[in-house]
Amino acid sequence: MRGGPLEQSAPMSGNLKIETKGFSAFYGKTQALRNVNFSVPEKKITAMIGPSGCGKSTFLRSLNRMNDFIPGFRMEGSALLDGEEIYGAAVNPVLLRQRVGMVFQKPNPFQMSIFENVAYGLRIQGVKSSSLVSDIVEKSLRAAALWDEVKDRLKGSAFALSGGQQQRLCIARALAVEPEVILLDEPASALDPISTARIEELMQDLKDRYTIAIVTHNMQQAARVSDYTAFFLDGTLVEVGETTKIFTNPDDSRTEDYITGRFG
Ligand SMILES: Nc1ncnc2c1ncn2[C@@H]1O[C@H](COP(=O)(O)OP(=O)(O)OP(=O)(O)O)[C@@H](O)[C@H]1O
Repeated sequence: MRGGPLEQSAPMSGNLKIETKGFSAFYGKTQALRNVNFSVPEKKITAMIGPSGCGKSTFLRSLNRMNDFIPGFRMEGSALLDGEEIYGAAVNPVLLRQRVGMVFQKPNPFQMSIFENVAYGLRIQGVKSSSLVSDIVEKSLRAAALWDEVKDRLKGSAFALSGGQQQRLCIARALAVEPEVILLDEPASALDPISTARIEELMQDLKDRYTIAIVTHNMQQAARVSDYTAFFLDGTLVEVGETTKIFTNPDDSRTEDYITGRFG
């Protein structure tokens, strides 16, 4: 490895929403992340790329403690949201996940109506006012660019939607609880090109209001949608910087080899 751990961090403009310092992650004896120092700038899109098994998803899932559900998972180091320890003893992971929402690779709507899928988080929060719930459901579906397609079938099953619509529904469900950060784990990899384009457009619409971090296998997608790109390899963060720089003039030869298709 070149340099000390702090050299992984690149200067990023604007406020930093999430920062990790010396962050390592383990599944039992397997170390999935090594000493990662990384910043996610506020209200920008940050993409994470790298070959299969390099730790991208582990890193993403560490940011809202989704890995807590995996037996044997443990972390070392520090991960901060607005300067506060994500893994602090006083942190309630349920509240954390409302602030840091997540959308998965495969659309995972619940077996309930379109309306109730989006209202789900509000019901859990105990929001009783039906007019408030309706307003937030509509607002969230509009923000997820799905309202016009579903407004006449809100009581219909979420499973009757297409894959791309289901994924936008999952984004609406994440938005309904007003997160500050949205983590997207290969959100378009199961979708056709038109649905993928809609998700990419949607990300551009959302970035004015939300901090977005996306894991993608698709380098063209990373280049199209993100402001910053991070390249992971073997559990380490090799390089992070402005997307245009990473794709045109990376500092590290391993980044160059990966983006030019020499491996991965
Ligand atoms: N639940 C788990 N239990 C044990 N090991 C795991 C688990 N999830 C991931 N790993 C291991 O951690 C390492 C990083 O995996 P991770 O899924 O984060 O990589 P990735 O870059 O997202 O890969 P991919 O692009 O294939 O999804 C790999 O060695 C993987 O085998």
